[in-house]
Amino acid sequence: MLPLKDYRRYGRQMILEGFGLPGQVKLKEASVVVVGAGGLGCPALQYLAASGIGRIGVIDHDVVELSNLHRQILHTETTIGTPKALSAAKALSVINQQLKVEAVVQSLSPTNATKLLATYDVILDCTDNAPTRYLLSDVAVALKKPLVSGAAQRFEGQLCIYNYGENGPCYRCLFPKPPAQETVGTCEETGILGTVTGVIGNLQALETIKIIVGLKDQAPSLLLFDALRTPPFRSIKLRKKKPACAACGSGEKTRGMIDNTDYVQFCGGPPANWVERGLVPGSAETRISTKDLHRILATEVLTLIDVRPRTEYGICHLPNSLNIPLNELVSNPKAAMPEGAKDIYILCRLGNDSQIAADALREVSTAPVKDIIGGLVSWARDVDSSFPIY
Ligand SMILES: Nc1ncnc2c1ncn2[C@@H]1O[C@H](COP(=O)(O)OP(=O)(O)OP(=O)(O)O)[C@@H](O)[C@H]1O
Repeated sequence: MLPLKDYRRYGRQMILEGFGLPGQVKLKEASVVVVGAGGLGCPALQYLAASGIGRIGVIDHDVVELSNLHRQILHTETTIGTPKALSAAKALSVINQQLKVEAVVQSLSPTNATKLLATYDVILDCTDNAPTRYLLSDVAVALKKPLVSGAAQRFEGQLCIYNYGENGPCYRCLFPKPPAQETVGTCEETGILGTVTGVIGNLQALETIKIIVGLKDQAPSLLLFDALRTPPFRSIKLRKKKPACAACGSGEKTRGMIDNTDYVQFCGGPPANWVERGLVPGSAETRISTKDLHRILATEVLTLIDVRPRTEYGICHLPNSLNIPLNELVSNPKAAMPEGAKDIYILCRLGNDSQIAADALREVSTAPVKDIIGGLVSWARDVDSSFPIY
């Protein structure tokens, strides 16, 4: 049934009750696809490859960056600048030469998703944005495949298996409407402890293996992880799928829904870092670039407020800037107003929070308030490349 050396290689898991030779053969014959070769995708892929799964697809459009390496453990200093799908595929074939790896350097979209995912048995959502989560869920429903979904931010993570078994709910059953834009953020904005993505990505691999081998029960649940709590895990029982769900309640119509949905718009419009990407031009009266700020700082006295959290300000900040974290400023803008401020300039990391802060201060300030486009990341890119923003 298996080559002799596989008995030695996988023997420690094959002797497990309920696993056995049939379990290992099922893994060998199985195929899984991991969308996102980032913080969650890397540990998930690493364990899946080692477990003896026969075929693994890796889909990611992005390239490896230095700031990925603390958590995206398949990538290395030598693969910086390489597409993540290729970097991951190379690392996986070193882990297991028997594995068939298929790397796709593309962004998953409504036009390519069904085709790219159709030939795999299990789909893993290791991405970091709401539009892709809804898209993956809808495609999993249309293709009738289980979706092992992970999420992680700061010290916390979540794990849920959608569309599994007879009546398992899909992502839309739980979240018919996307969360408000301002309540979600990427790891780039909120921070992430590398080992937290390790925990969740590893659990995604574990649940995938259980599904393939036939060890997974059918009771739907949502696992919540908070590294700073004791105990760190909590599990919430979920209801079965909703008959009124727009995706899994609509049977064969889900395919049509994928073609006709603008997932980005459904999730509230442009991506969170839209200012950075220059998608929304600012008005010259209320917003200035970092280059202009640099020029003004050389000749004028102004009030520069940095609204990042204290920890981030403590890592690096511009000289003479005041730190008033966004939540403090927004909860009481009057109290936050520096005395005698004439011209107020607001700065944050990427240029999003500074706009919220500037709006709040304008309500109480007689002095002009401007926010700085692109924040300190733009400062490091366009003004001072030695500024240590990460
Ligand atoms: N639609 C998509 N198609 C393919 N890959 C996607 C899609 N959406 C997100 N991803 C990938 O999912 C991965 C998520 O990884 P992670 O959450 O660690 O964030 P990151 O983008 O690598 O890092 P950071 O937020 O720090 O810049 C990324 O590599 C990203 O390119």
